[in-house]
Amino acid sequence: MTVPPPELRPEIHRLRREVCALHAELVRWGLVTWTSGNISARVPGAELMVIKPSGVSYDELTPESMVLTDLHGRTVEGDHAPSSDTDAHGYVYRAMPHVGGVVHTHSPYATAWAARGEPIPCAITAMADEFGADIPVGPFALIGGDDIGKGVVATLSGHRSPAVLMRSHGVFTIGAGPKAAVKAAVMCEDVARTMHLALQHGPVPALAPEHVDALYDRYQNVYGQRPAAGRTPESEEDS
Ligand SMILES: O=C(CO)[C@@H](O)[C@H](O)COP(=O)(O)O
Repeated sequence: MTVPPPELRPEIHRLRREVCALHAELVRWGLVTWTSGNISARVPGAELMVIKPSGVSYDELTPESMVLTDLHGRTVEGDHAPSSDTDAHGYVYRAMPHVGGVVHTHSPYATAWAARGEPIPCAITAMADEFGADIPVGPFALIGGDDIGKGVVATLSGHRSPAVLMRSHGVFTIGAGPKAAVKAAVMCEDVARTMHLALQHGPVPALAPEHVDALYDRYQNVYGQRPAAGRTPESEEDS
């Protein structure tokens, strides 16, 4: 078992609070039903992650109930069994060093696209901004081992989209940190709903590739508040 070094204690404590609090965002944005989604965060500088306990109601989650595991899903600290998707999250962290947060939901519109096995076409500016492409479909995989993680990594490697629709299952998103992965999950459901509504009335034209590129570049590099004097890149990275 990996014993976290004492110098990581403050960061683990902070991540327990952050991951716990972010689960309320899944509820707030209507992305989960009962206990059907989970969030994790990598512990920077260690082969560890903080993840939700399995099957515990969102309103009963506490920072202390978050589970610290290694990146193979083995519990390091915690009184609860970790999420059913722990192996999948760990596989993503092992394969994608730039990822610091992973989210899984069964948000209804996006999961309807996953049930059809159909990518969400990039046809609105909000999609180009956040995803820079169609939101892709990943393979079906049984819940438990790391097959879901393999599907997430295979689909998102080299892809701009931080979201994948795992076939017949639901959404997995990645981010530099857990807040960015939650944002991608919120935006994924939003564009899934909009595209669903648009398609009720006939075909929807895709955006031109050059427009997708321009929109993605602006949103990723210009939009919002940029680091400035007195604000460090670290304070910006998870927004
Ligand atoms: O997709 C599934 C099961 O269908 C899981 O992701 C659960 O919906 C959430 O599991 P826990 O994180 O509570 O174990």
